[in-house]
Amino acid sequence: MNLTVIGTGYVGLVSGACFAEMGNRVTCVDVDQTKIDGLKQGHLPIYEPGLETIVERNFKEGRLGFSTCLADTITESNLFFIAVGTPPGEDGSADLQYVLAVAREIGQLMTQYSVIVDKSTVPVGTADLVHAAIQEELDKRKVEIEFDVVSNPEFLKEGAAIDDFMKPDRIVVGTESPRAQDLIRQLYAPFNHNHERTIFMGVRDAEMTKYAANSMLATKISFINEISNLCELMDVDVENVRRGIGSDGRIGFSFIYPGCGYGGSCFPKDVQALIRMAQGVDYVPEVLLSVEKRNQQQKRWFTRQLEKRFDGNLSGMTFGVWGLSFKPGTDDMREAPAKVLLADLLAAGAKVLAYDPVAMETAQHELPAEWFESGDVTLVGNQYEALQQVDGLLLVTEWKPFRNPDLAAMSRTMRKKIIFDGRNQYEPDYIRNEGFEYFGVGRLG
Ligand SMILES: NC(=O)c1ccc[n+]([C@@H]2O[C@H](COP(=O)([O-])OP(=O)(O)OC[C@H]3O[C@@H](n4cnc5c(N)ncnc54)[C@H](O)[C@@H]3O)[C@@H](O)[C@H]2O)c1
Ligand SMILES: O=c1ccn([C@@H]2O[C@H](COP(=O)(O)OP(=O)(O)O[C@H]3O[C@H](CO)[C@@H](O)[C@H](O)[C@H]3O)[C@@H](O)[C@H]2O)c(=O)[nH]1
Repeated sequence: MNLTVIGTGYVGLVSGACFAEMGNRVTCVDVDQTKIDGLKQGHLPIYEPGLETIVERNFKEGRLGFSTCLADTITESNLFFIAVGTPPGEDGSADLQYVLAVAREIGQLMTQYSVIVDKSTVPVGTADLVHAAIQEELDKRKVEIEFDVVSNPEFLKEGAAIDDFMKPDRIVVGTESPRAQDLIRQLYAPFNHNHERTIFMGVRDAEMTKYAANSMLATKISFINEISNLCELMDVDVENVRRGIGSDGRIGFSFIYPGCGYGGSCFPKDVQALIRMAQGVDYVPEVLLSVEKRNQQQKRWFTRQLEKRFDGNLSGMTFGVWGLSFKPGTDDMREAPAKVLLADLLAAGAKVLAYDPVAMETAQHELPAEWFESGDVTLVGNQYEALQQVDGLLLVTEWKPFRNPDLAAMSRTMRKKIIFDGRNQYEPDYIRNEGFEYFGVGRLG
């Protein structure tokens, strides 16, 4: 099949590459000339394990192409995937300007029956807006062309995106059109080879499914974080509680790891967007409001622990920070807890030596330049360099090389042997036996 994916970010590039890997001819379109030029020369704009190989292979074999111009692909394709960003607007609702701009462009160029698939995460009712925008452009051109707008939300996780896309738990497709359904069924057939994974439903149902899924996962995290805070106050080890409840099949072990809050480009923005959707229909989403509030507070876990340990005075201190990306396996720092931590430390007069295995370049661009110019934040070349004469280690992101560190080497360089473990990676007794003070999330102090 011939298809066009518009938006070449985490979702667009992964989807495009994986569809090409299944034998389709795919053109990935993006307005960002630098991204497209780079991709044509084999440079990926993002870090995503396994993606480079698939992109390289399919590009070489002619199944995957890149362009900044939708007009180039329009005659060959009748299947368009919209995978542009839907960032939060000022009030937290999803900003649809990029989605609707793409819809209008498709309407201006379309020449034959087409299926336009919303892969971006969009509020309930967006398919109608996309439909209207396309129709408006067709009317301006005074042409009559049939088309369908389908909702096909994406559930991939960064850091595991290829696997998630190739072996999805489910493929949600929202459409009322049998013709569009047939086309999408054919496209996804190779992903259903092992067993049927596609769930067809109404367009609005599919749009809501995406927000409900992310909000459910965010709720699990905020719930366990709430329990961890109680554990800290009540002399209970949350890690035992986690194991105790996770073994109940109805609860499960996934997404109940306590920590210093959830980040990324999805959970924070999608919970907020669902809150705005609820408010739009005069409903007060009490659970979602609390999930969001708990997470904002949880991102301050380090700050609270540091203030307690150092009697509220961090001025003149230096801390080593391990991990800047919002989770391991990605260079993405959108809504990363590390950003909140660094801002708090600097506001309190402390300095930071920071290291991340892949997000150093992102950090250089995304953190305020004055933090580096003032010398308050220094990005260093490896994890142990971040521990030279520091008053504590702050583990923010659980990258694998941080999991079993060289404690002897750390002992030699740290001014104060204290570990604040924001992801509960270490066994408190083991760390303490090695002569360190240890603080974990919801762990016995
Ligand atoms: N990142 C994830 O893990 C993930 C997973 C599932 C769903 N989603 C959703 O998918 C959507 C995309 O997310 P992302 O993280 O891939 O975004 P991203 O910011 O990484 O990429 C979006 C891309 O769209 C391009 N773009 C913007 N306007 C354009 C236009 N008019 N024409 C062509 N290209 C245009 C941008 O230049 C950018 O490269 C969002 O709605 C997001 O919520 C993201
Ligand atoms: O038990 C857990 C699990 C995750 N997290 C945090 O939650 C955030 C999000 O993690 P994860 O869900 O693994 O990454 P994302 O790439 O943001 O993926 C989520 O958001 C995507 C975008 O919508 C969806 O497609 C995915 O299904 C959904 O998992 C990260 O900060 C994690 O550290 C926890 O604190 N505890």
